Amino acid sequence: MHQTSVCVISNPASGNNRKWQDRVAARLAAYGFVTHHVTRSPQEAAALMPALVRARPDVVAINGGDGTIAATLGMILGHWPADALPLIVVLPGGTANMTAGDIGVAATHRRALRRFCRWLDRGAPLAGDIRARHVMRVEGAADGQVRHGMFMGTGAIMQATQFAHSHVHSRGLGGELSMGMTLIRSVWGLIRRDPAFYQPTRVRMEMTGADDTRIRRDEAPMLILVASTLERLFLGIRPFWNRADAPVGLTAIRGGAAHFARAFPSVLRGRPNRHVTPENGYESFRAGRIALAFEGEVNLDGELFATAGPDVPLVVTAEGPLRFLRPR
Ligand SMILES: Nc1ncnc2c1ncn2[C@@H]1O[C@H](COP(=O)(O)OP(=O)(O)OP(=O)(O)O)[C@@H](O)[C@H]1O
Repeated sequence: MHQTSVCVISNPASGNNRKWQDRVAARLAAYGFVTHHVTRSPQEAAALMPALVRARPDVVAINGGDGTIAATLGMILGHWPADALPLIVVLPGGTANMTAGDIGVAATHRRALRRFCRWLDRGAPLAGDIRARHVMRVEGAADGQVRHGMFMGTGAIMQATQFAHSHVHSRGLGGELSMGMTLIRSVWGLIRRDPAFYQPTRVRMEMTGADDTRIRRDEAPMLILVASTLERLFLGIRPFWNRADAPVGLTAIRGGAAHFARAFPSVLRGRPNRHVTPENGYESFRAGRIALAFEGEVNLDGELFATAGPDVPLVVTAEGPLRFLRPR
């Protein structure tokens, strides 16, 4: 029987890993078919790729936060032949761990490691719950860097991020609980139009949707913009209700959107009620390419960066898909 080969890439600086790194390394060292690479920077991970491609492991497990997972997936897509991509396993080694909530082994690091080791004990079978997801490639940032991500947000997402950094993560809270607390506080601020949370940004949008359809929206004040290749964000939130056949979901809520308090809960569930209409300021799209022209900041899987201004759109395209294994 073919012995599955598994490569684990750990970012020791990601939230949960800072506590567990030694224990993880000791556990993984017990398996002869597992190679464990601890990368201290994206550059170290990138330098590892050529040798990894040559070794052709069946599975690459990424043990890190959302930023590490997306960056490493981008490297894998950039180095591996498209027809021989490895299966991916995601371990929630970070702080927020939104990606792991959708396609990872488990929501908590401890449970994920236990399940992962049980799967290794069984010889790492390649069958099971496998989910395909694309990875977003994001170009057009002020610093000229190309980035990869699975969740991107702007508008009120930036005010929510600031709140999370100063009031939630600073208290040592992470995971779905921290995102839930941030969400509740932000929605309260948005309902009351508290300027600390309610700051629409003017955005122009152009997309290529399913069957190459072109979608355009003139510059308008946007309250919330979220784009993702994940299906579920956290706590069961799935704010994408367009079912067209294209890899990236984009939901846009305009500044001044009507009946916000009654509409928003149904937006979060991805089951729009009668208030959630384009006329009222709520739209959900699916696209293969999205260009967003605006001046401001973006949160991509927890990393913040500035756009290059209203004349240079931020361009999101999709790479992949990759297949994610969730051992039971
Ligand atoms: N393969 C890698 N190895 C080491 N560092 C990496 C790798 N990929 C990305 N990074 C760096 O890791 C940082 C992001 O950390 P990460 O998102 O994993 O942790 P976190 O902030 O604790 O978690 P979360 O995003 O879940 O809240 C960024 O500075 C990024 O440049």
